[in-house]
Amino acid sequence: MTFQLRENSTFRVALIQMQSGRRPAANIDSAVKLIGKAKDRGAHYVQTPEMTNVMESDRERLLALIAPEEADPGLAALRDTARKHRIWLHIGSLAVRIGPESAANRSYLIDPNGDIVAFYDKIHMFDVDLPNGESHRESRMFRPGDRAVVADLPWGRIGLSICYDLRFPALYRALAEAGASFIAIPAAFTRQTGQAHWHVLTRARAIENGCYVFAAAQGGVHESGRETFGHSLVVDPWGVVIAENSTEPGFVMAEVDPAAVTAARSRIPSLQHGRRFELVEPSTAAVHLHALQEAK
Ligand SMILES: O=C(O)CNC(=O)[C@H](CS)NC(=O)CCC(=O)C(=O)O
Repeated sequence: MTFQLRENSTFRVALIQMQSGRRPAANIDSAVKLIGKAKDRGAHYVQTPEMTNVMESDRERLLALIAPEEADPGLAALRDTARKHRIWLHIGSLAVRIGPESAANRSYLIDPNGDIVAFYDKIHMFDVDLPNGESHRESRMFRPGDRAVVADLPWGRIGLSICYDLRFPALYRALAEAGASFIAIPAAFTRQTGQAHWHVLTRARAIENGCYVFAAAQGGVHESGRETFGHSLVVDPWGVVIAENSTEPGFVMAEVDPAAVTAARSRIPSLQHGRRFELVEPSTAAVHLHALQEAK
């Protein structure tokens, strides 16, 4: 079956906020219930957060809990859910096994038939030591991706990313240049860094690319002991936050108008004004300065 392009019609986006624990079956069950509620409220596109299926920071325990995608019961249940509700379902990410000793942090875009139309492996790994003593070594858990991905929704193109990717603006510029009107940033930001940076960075990505940002988040204190920031957000292409959750599980909805993308980009055509420079390194600068000195 094909889907007619309805580039000019508005649609309803729902962001599912979760507090995923260590048991994949329970997490998927919570996600499926919230997706059903969002559907009842008229959602057409539903996004779940990063690590929808499990939040576990011990590598061995994580590997023991997850399956290859073709055998993952969570992925199968979510595909059924998309088909049952006839919605576009964007699984912000699942931990999936991609080898005997390796896993990917992978998001999936699923169409209303339950078919996977795109997947994306998180590119930038969150390997940090924060001032509060919290430290993360995501690269020990997951093999990073190296492909930026865009996919087509009936209402326009969407660019895929996950969480810490948010801090790498060149990725979003590439997605916008590839025709994205919408950018997905499902996340599990830490409480500390989220408080400091989450709103600024999501709004900046929306403004500088003239895109909607859809960012479903993990929030609250998880079974693993981790604490995440929550505040799932929809940001419009002018940088206005048009839907926002608190720190608790649930969902938020927003009406999204693709025409707002065109309007923002015609007001400020910065996408067309980019890359007009060459870099002047100190050695080159010295040559110019020398010429100036001689001239006086
Ligand atoms: O490990 C898991 O269980 C799930 N994955 C995550 O929570 C990921 C990697 S640790 N979190 C982030 O990327 C947070 C980024 C962030 O907080 C920032 O950029 O400030």
